[in-house]
Amino acid sequence: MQELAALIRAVPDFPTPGVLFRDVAPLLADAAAFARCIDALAEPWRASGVQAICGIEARGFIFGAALAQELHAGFVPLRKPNKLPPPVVAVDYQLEYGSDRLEAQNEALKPGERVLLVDDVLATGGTLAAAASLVDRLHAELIGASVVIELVAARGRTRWQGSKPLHSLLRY
Ligand SMILES: O=P(O)(O)OC[C@H]1O[C@H](OP(=O)(O)OP(=O)(O)O)[C@H](O)[C@@H]1O
Ligand SMILES: Nc1ncnc2[nH]cnc12
Repeated sequence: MQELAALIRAVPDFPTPGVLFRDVAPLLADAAAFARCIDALAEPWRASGVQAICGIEARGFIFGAALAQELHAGFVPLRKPNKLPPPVVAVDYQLEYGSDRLEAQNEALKPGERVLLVDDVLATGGTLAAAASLVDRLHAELIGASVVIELVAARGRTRWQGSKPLHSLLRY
């Protein structure tokens, strides 16, 4: 895991002053490291019977799609507003400043389908909580979530449903 951590670049004051941005681009560009990362993300879920991976726009698409291939599951994109053709379900959520919205297509998940959420970063947890409510709204079965990076100080884990596993590979 230390080799992966060495490939996450910390960028001060991006995208706004005071934010220490964790940039996964160097990790993605390294073929061996990216493969190790997907293998590590897959590990806890190999016997889970996961049927669909929901990846969150935009960086969650990269990890989520690769993980879906590794786990022989389908991939379902959860997108920012007005990107998906209707009909869609939408959930509004709070960011540190202002709010945002996530959408899924109505037919994207089947009722009872076993779903894993994937994103690159867990910060305040608002995004992952919104994604979990979309899965709920579509009557699919949420089995848990995996993120590459957990920013512990932002306390996103406190907003996560305690009964479902939430795995993170790297914690800062
Ligand atoms: O836990 P939270 O406080 O909700 O923050 C985590 C979210 O923030 C980032 O997304 P961003 O909105 O920057 O989108 P991007 O992937 O399109 O850059 C990151 O990729 C997570 O989705
Ligand atoms: N500090 C951070 N770095 C990268 N992505 C983020 N998403 C929310 N906070 C972030």
